[in-house]
Amino acid sequence: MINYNDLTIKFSDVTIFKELNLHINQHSIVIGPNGSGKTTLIKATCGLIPYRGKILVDGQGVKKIKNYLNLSTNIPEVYTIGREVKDIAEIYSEIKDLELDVFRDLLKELRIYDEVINKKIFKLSAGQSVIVRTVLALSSPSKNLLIDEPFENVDPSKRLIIARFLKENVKDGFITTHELDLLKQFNSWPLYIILNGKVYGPIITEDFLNSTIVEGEAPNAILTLDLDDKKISIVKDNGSGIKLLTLGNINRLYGVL
Ligand SMILES: Nc1ncnc2c1ncn2[C@@H]1O[C@H](COP(=O)(O)OP(=O)(O)OP(=O)(O)O)[C@@H](O)[C@H]1O
Repeated sequence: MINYNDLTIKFSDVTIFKELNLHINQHSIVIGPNGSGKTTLIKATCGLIPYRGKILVDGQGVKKIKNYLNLSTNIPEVYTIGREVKDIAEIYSEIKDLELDVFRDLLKELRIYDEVINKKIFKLSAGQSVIVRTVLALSSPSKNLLIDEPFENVDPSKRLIIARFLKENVKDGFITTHELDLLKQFNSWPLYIILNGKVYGPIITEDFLNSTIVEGEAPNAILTLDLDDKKISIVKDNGSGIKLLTLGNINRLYGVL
């Protein structure tokens, strides 16, 4: 369980979140347009960037704790402590109880173990890098996982395997993704939308995927989103509006908003 209480995050004079209050009680999906703050929220939760307010993971303030065992992530900054992939896994087995056999088995199932294990982490391709970092996070016994864009640059053949690992291992925390097709794999999970510094939701991912978008404040809306000068409602598909599933890629959602 992750609680954000009055969370404010600013970069110079740009405010990303202002006094945000959000409680994520179980494994969830977080979506939002480019630059909306998804990665920033993960980095703050991992203590990588400064913030005002409180972030509690299972009731524990994490600001000053190093190597908090109940939280793991696939954010790149966390994995710069070793040179080769095998060194990083070994360091994490010492400091975060990472299970080396789980790490090896997951990479083998994804058929990339031999090609990555002796490589320097910064020499991996974009797809190899996100897979290795996601598998590093999933191999730790942490209950709370914060997984940023786990499918980006990953081959279609491997995406469903990663989605299965995530479904099996992410007990608490959240996954961010832009992949509408893969959202279907998380049909029963709560989904939040980050837009213009606000976090909307949760709604059930399946309901979101079977919805349409209409302009204005619809009385039967599952969610109503505030844009700069107008309101947009997400409503259960009743034949009117733009069907979310026809958009193909979730980025198009933000194009029609
Ligand atoms: N270190 C930083 N210094 C200044 N601005 C930053 C910094 N990190 C992020 N930002 C800005 O904060 C905003 C949120 O960025 P963030 O990476 O969290 O977005 P995101 O929702 O993860 O986007 P994407 O979907 O493109 O990955 C962006 O406008 C970004 O330019």
